[in-house]
Amino acid sequence: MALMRFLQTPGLRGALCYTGTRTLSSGTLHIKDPLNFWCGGRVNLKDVKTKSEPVYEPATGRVLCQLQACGAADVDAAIGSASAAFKVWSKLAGMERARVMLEAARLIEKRREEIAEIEVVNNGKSITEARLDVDSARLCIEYFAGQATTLSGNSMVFKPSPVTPVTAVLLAEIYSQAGAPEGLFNVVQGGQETGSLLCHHPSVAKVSFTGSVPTGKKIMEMASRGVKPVTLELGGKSPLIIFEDSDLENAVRGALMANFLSQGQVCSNGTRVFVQSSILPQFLKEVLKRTKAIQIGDPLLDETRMGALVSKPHLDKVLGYVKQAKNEGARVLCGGEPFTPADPKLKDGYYMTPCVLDNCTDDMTCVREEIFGPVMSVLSFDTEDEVLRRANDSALGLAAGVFTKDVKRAHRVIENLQAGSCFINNYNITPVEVPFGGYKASGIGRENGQVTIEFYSQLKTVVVEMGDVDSLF
Ligand SMILES: NC(=O)C1=CN([C@@H]2O[C@H](COP(=O)(O)OP(=O)(O)OC[C@H]3O[C@@H](n4cnc5c(N)ncnc54)[C@H](O)[C@@H]3O)[C@@H](O)[C@H]2O)C=CC1
Repeated sequence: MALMRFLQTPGLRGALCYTGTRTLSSGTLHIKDPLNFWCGGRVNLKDVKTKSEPVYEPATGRVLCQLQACGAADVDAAIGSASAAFKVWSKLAGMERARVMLEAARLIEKRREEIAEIEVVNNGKSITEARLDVDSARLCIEYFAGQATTLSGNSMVFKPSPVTPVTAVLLAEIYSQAGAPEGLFNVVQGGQETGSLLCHHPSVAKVSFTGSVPTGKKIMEMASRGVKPVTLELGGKSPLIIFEDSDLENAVRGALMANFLSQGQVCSNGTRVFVQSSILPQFLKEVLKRTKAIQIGDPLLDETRMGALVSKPHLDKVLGYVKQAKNEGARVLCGGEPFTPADPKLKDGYYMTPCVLDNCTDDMTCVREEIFGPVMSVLSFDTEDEVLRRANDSALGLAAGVFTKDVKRAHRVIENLQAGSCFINNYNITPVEVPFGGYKASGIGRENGQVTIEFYSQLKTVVVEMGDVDSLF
């Protein structure tokens, strides 16, 4: 099930006025507990053959813990634990399952600040956004708890990214405390080898993957060998179209929300911003003013709006994209440089200034490829037909947005955009009730909303004869 899908507007308002007590500060957390979880508890790997890899705190560049990848025996144990739990969980009455889920949601709410802080330490995003992520997780569990009486149950083995392994284990603990059967939600850590062990395992009935398109293709190939269904939530290069009749203030706000949340590391971001040429100068002026004012720094501080990128290699990759954009003729209007916050403990963190690129053309690398960083590419257009053609000229189709006051045009444009999640006069609004997922190479299947259940269930047809068999023979 989709565990965390971002952004509820009411949540945003709630998070902005938080007044609780901070328990952590950047540079202080050390993770010692094991990060694998099956059979109802954290597991220390016994038969360790692989070298451990450091996990970093993006805000400071400091090592947070060492990560040991699960091998075949560990993956086997975790899947065995899930198989045992399935037998118990799927036999529980819907109301009993709903009760466990609602208790898990309550525990998440109770530990909101602690979970959000640990997520910030591991991920680098601002605490304001992390609180919203925790709220999203809670809302998702509450929503599906409401549906539990009409559903059968699955158990799950989850492998987080090796860059951000920490908070998934908290969720596993919470399910356990909430009364879930041992093994309902298990966590195995590791990179591509552990991932491929999961995909190939004969007891895994369904593979759900969130990540990049190239990895998604490999996952699909591996799953195909076992004829397993896949859900793929992959990358995007989504268009955001701003017409001259739009409310400029809201269009500018939308463009910033579409590009700079989570340091630009959001799959659905509208990174190709098409602006009608008549309003381009005004639009750029406003966007620049606000982008330059974004407060970058310690992600655990409430006033910070942009934290650190998730890893040093990723920061270098994003900065490389900006350099390439310049070489290909784009103009850097602001940002795109490494940034060192004033606080000395943050000097080795992975920060950069948010970047706005102008003079972009459709063939440039920054316009064609997903950057997954705080880089907005602005393109100018003249007519509706032209912008539709250009917006759809992409192998990806995750999301799309349009700003206009003309409601007919808004619907006409959205109808013709090849994207799974579309927004009119806003962007990146994804409540749990609404399905989320991509067209084209952006993925297969949907997360959230009732329809998701179909992607995680088998249909069984049972024919019962109450009379005699009508035989031709
Ligand atoms: N559509 C959606 O809902 C979302 C999509 N994404 C996409 O995710 C990407 C960024 O995430 P990354 O973690 O950098 O992606 P990634 O594709 O590099 O890695 C994702 C996961 O796949 C695992 N993996 C890598 N190679 C594998 C292999 N050969 N076999 C099995 N597992 C393997 C990694 O360990 C990691 O856990 C972006 O493209 C972004 O758009 C991110 C968030 C949401």
